[in-house]
Parts: sequence; C-alpha cells; structure tokens
Amino acid sequence: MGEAPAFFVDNLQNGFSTGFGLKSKGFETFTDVGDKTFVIGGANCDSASSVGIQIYDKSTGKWVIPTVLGTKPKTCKGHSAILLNEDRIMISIRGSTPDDCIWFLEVDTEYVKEQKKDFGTEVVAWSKGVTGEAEKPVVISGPSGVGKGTLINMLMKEFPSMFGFSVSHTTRAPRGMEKNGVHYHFTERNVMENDIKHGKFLEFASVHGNLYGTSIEAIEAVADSGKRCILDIDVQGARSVRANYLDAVFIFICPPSMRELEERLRARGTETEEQILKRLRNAEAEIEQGKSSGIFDYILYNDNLEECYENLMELLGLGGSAPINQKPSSKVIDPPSNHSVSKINNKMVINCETKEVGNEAKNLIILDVLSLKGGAPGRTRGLNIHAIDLFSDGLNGIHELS
Ligand SMILES: Nc1nc2c(ncn2[C@@H]2O[C@H](COP(=O)(O)OP(=O)(O)O)[C@@H](O)[C@H]2O)c(=O)[nH]1
Ligand SMILES: Nc1ncnc2c1ncn2[C@@H]1O[C@H](COP(=O)(O)OP(=O)(O)O)[C@@H](O)[C@H]1O
Repeated sequence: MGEAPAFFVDNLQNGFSTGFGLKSKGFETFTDVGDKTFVIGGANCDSASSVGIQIYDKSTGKWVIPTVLGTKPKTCKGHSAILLNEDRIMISIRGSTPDDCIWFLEVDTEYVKEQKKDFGTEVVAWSKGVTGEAEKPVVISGPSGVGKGTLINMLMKEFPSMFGFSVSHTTRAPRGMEKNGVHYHFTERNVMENDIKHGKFLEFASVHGNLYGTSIEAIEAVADSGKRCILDIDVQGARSVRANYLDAVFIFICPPSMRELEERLRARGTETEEQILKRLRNAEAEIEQGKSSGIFDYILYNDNLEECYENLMELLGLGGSAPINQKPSSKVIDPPSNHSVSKINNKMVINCETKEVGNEAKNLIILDVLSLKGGAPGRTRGLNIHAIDLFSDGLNGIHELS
C-alpha cells in the first residue's frame, strides 16, 4: 500500500508562490517523476488552452516547456493528479462532463521516450481515458490497387457500429467520388508540413509523390466513438506506427500476381497512365517489404475477393457466429468538484465529497489500473471503475459503472 508523490493545489490567489520561483495562476498540480517536477495547470478561464505543462528539472534547477502531443483536456475548475507506474500522471478533472473526466499525461512511456529522441526536446503526451473496450486498431497495408479500400468498405458496411475509419490527411487531389473529411482530409503541403512539425501526426510518409499522414486526432476521433480503428496506410507508415508503440494488428494484403494488380489498377480507372506506372514500380518494393520486414502480423492474398474478406473477418475474430454490430460501452464516471485521488496497490481511489444543503454524501470511486490498455498516441481504454457509496451502502456497496 502506498501513496504516489503528488498533491493537489486549489483555489490559489493570482501570484501565489509555489516554492519553485513560479508564479501560480491557480489550479496547478505538482507531480514528481525522478528528478523532474511536472506542473500541470495554470488554468485561465478565458483561455481555450487552459491546461499548460511546465517541467522543473531539479538536477539543473531549470524550467522546461515540453513539446505537448495529443489533444489536451479543457478545464478551468481545477484537477487532481497522481503518478501511475512512474511513466504517466492520471488527472481527474473537476466539474467536467462525464466522458471527459479522466485523463493521462504520459511523461516517460515508450511512446514518449521515442518522441523525445525525434523532437530533441522534453515531450509529454495526453491520452484521454475511455471505458470502451474497443479492441486494438487494425493497420491494413498493401500495394495500390490490391483491394485494401474494397475490403475495408465491406467491413465497415457489414459492421458499421464496430469499426471506424481513421481519416488520413493527403496532399493528393481528390478522385471523383471522394469526399473531404470522409475518404481523406485533402490538404496543402505547407499546412500539413507545419502540423507535422508541431507533432500533430502519429505517422506520415511520401507515397507515389504525395504526402500522406495519420493525425493523432483521427485516431482519437475513432476511439471516442467507442469503435475499433482501421488504418489504411502504406508500409512506411505501418513501420512508424509499430515504432510508435501503437498496439495494433498489422495486416498486409498481397495481390495474386503483378499482372492482376496492373489489371485492377487499370480497370479502376482513377489514375493517369503515368501514375499507374509509378504505382506499379512502387508495388514491387512494397510487396517485398510487406512480406519480409517483420512489421506485419498477417499476410492475406486477395485473389478471390469473398475468400479474402472471409479470411480478414476470421483473423479479426468475426468469423462464424461473430456478434453483429456490437458496440462497446463508452460510459465514464463524473467525479464532483471536491475530490482527491490516491493510489493503493493497483487501484486508484477517487474520494468524492458532495456538500449540498441537507444532503451531505461521501463516496469512493475505485479505478483498476491493471485493466488499462492503449494510451498515447490515442486514448487509454478500459477504465474499469466501481463506485462505493459510504453512507447508504457501507464499504460493501459496490456499483459496477463500466
Ligand atoms: N503512411 C501513410 N500512408 C497512407 C495514408 N493514407 C493512405 N496511405 C497510403 O497511400 C497509398 C496511396 O493511397 P491512395 O492515394 O488512396 O491510392 P490507392 O492506394 O491506389 O487507393 C496507399 O498505399 C495507402 O495505404 C496515411 O495516412 N499514411
Ligand atoms: N479480389 C479482387 N478481384 C478482382 N478485383 C478486385 C479484387 N479486389 C478489389 N478489386 C478491384 O480492384 C480495384 C482496386 O481496389 P481498391 O480497393 O481500390 O484498392 P486499393 O485501395 O488497395 O488501392 C477496384 O476496382 C476493386 O473493385
């Protein structure tokens, strides 16, 4: 049993001295991780970007402003913070909406370590907690014209509430039927490059002369809907996603032959002759890498479409008597304004107090740390939460909330 070294500061006056020589704006928390103190908050009700992060490095005596990845919570009513597993800080937000109250600031996870190397700066990454038990994302790669889009469409059509498509950004021009925001976010190169520089992309690659990339927001949007995320990305992208520790199933789709691939590309009729030739030239290298790089968990041959689709369903656990249109729950608890958080073994205990006139209640919300899955980049899934009402039920009154 033990308390993590974090504490909660609330209702501070402007200009409060934190003891670090930092001027507090109120609502900060201070969490020690090794030699560093993470100061989270500095809420300003007028500001949309209300949750700031600063790091005090005790070994150098210096303040550092880190690169912040992922979508952050918005709050101006305060929060509590507690260290979890020495690599992330759990934040519970006061007075937030029920689906927005538990967040994680990753400070030393494998993903963050990798990003620190890339950015050459201190990096932290936000990840919202969701109760949804949505399974691992599915990464699908393969050469142009092999049938990735066709297979993904079949899957989304048959299981519309189970899968959500990660809408990539691209600098290529839209094809006739393609809709902005549905098939791709069509974008200008300079805008996309700027967003990449600011850490908004999980991965990106230059493919057939255009820039393509998966934004962290695209993954988060699917996770928020409680669905299983499908990514249609090239082999370079799949490699980056693996390196970025996104816990996913990686599937490579192979054509029966190069000749068949060429026929499909020509029959699709969406590319110029020059573009078709470029795609075919790239296909050989992609197939080579797809088969030998060790990135992919499964290789599927798309010869007969129906058979390939059956195989895809099988390896996604949807073969035979698969549950149709099963949608995971996305319910999350709502800690009231007054609460504090502590850690006991593998449980986080949120101690809530409600003080209304004539109605004073106290209850505990218990969060099982071992059930947490995923994390940045994307959401932290599997918030397994129980509430204990100390007044009416006594300590044995456990309500399952997820
Ligand atoms: N790395 C990466 N590749 C992507 C992304 N979105 C699409 N791609 C890949 O870019 C390639 C070209 O896609 P597209 O222009 O739609 O043509 P298609 O493959 O012929 O349908 C395909 O290999 C896609 O898998 C992305 O976000 N990241
Ligand atoms: N197994 C298959 N047999 C014949 N044609 C196929 C098969 N799978 C897909 N196609 C066709 O091949 C073309 C390319 O498929 P598409 O899904 O656009 O490929 P990708 O998304 O991998 O570029 C489409 O016209 C599609 O209808």
